[in-house]
Amino acid sequence: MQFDWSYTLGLFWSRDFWSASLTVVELSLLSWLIAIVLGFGLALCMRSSNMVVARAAGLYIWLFRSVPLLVLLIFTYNMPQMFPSTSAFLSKPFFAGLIAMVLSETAYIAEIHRGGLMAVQRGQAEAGKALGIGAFGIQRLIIIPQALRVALPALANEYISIVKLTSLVSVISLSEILLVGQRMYTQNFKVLETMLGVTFYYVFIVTIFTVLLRQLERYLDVTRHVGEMSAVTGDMLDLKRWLPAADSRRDMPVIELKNGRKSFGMVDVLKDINLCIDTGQVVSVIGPSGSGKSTLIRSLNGLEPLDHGEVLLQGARFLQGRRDTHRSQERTSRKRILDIGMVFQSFNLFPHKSVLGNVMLAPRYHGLGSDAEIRQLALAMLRKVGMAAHANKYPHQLSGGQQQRVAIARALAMRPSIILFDEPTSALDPETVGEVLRVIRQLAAEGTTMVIVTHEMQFALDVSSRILFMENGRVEFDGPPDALRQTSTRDRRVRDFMFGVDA
Ligand SMILES: Nc1ncnc2c1ncn2[C@@H]1O[C@H](COP(=O)(O)OP(=O)(O)OP(=O)(O)O)[C@@H](O)[C@H]1O
Repeated sequence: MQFDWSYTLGLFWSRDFWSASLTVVELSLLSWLIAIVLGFGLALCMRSSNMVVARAAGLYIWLFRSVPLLVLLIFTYNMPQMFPSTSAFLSKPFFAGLIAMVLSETAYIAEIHRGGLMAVQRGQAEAGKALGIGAFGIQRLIIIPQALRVALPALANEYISIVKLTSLVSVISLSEILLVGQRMYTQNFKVLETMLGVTFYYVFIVTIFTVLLRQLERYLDVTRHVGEMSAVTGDMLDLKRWLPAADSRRDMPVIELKNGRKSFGMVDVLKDINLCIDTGQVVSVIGPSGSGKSTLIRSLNGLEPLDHGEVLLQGARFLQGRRDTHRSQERTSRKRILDIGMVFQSFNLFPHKSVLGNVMLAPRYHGLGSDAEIRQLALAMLRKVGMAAHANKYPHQLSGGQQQRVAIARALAMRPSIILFDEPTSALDPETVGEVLRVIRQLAAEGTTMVIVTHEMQFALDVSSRILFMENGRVEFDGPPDALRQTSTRDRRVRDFMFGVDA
């Protein structure tokens, strides 16, 4: 029997095939999009600290990845036999197919999302928290855009699989491409010719969507965005409107830690620490590695919850030790974190946002002004750290020192009463350390209240009004730099540390 080319070519104009192709696109797109949304929820459940929620999500994924789609389709389509009330919906092949596909794909896509979420660094959520952004806002503005970007190639691949899986829906009599082909060749026996037509329609759909999804990937890939140096224009902003409340409250300490205690397992990292920082003070925290410096500074804004003790901000209780209070009490004070800026060792800039976007994110979230005002504020802060010309660039286009300067501008944009620096130069190349220290020096000269955990001994001695020397979770020295110099001649531990660091 001769291969009938003219019949095959005629199939490309077949109304039935084009209509079936539309069904395939609708079914696959709907299944994919619904499974992306549900799968994301499932992935978040998998990462939940609530064991019941995490286990339930794990069980779902295990079950629906184990059951073949064909079985699930037959099950769903015949469900009205067991539950007649579902017949209005499930007796329609399209909806039965959609539900079966969504149930199955949600399990696969949840695992793709979990990979995406794992790829987002922990510091991203911490940076959001330090900017006073709520849990939902952190997911929406920071985590989800990054996780989706990581997951997109795998999600696109999954879409292609779904297109092909729709052929299984023929088993419940949905007129998709394969079923249309089967109906034709059972009448005319032109099996190969018809299957070639069927192949064409699948290849056509897959090709179109491969191209579209590639375009989307390119569009979302910030590493392809080349932000130009910008000539920064705009009116100079009157920053007075954004000045922190602290300026009018010089009479009381900006922040106080009372009887702060914290353990990690059996190790006591903070041992009954008391600390009181006044407006305008620059306090450097020094000490050997593992002495508790970072834990101390992170406990001041609640990134590391205290076990016991309390933190007062502008004289009012801000945080209480976990073991001294109920969680609900802690939550009420979250918004006040806005009064505390934080700069991290690893910058924690948001990679999916431009430099300007990084600085504008928190003021915008907190509704500090109109978009134009916030833009001016952000540019003013970038100008302050010498980064305004880089406003349109993305973090991956900047050196470490430049990224840290943007991180400082981001903290400044919330006009906090105090800024915490957690080893701001430790992750930098030696040649870029100086540019960051210069900015901190300038802030100190302007009277900004700061606490700086640092290993830069000379810088700490030069810039600080007070130095804390920590060892084994205790503050062993608290005084001005000159007093520390004198102590180092008497106290062997301080001398060893200072010489060790300098060496
Ligand atoms: N999340 C954590 N889980 C368990 N142990 C931790 C955690 N964070 C810190 N530690 C431990 O607490 C102790 C103090 O750590 P911390 O980072 O505060 O010290 P540090 O003085 O800042 O040290 P470095 O100068 O090396 O950064 C260390 O023994 C550290 O291993």
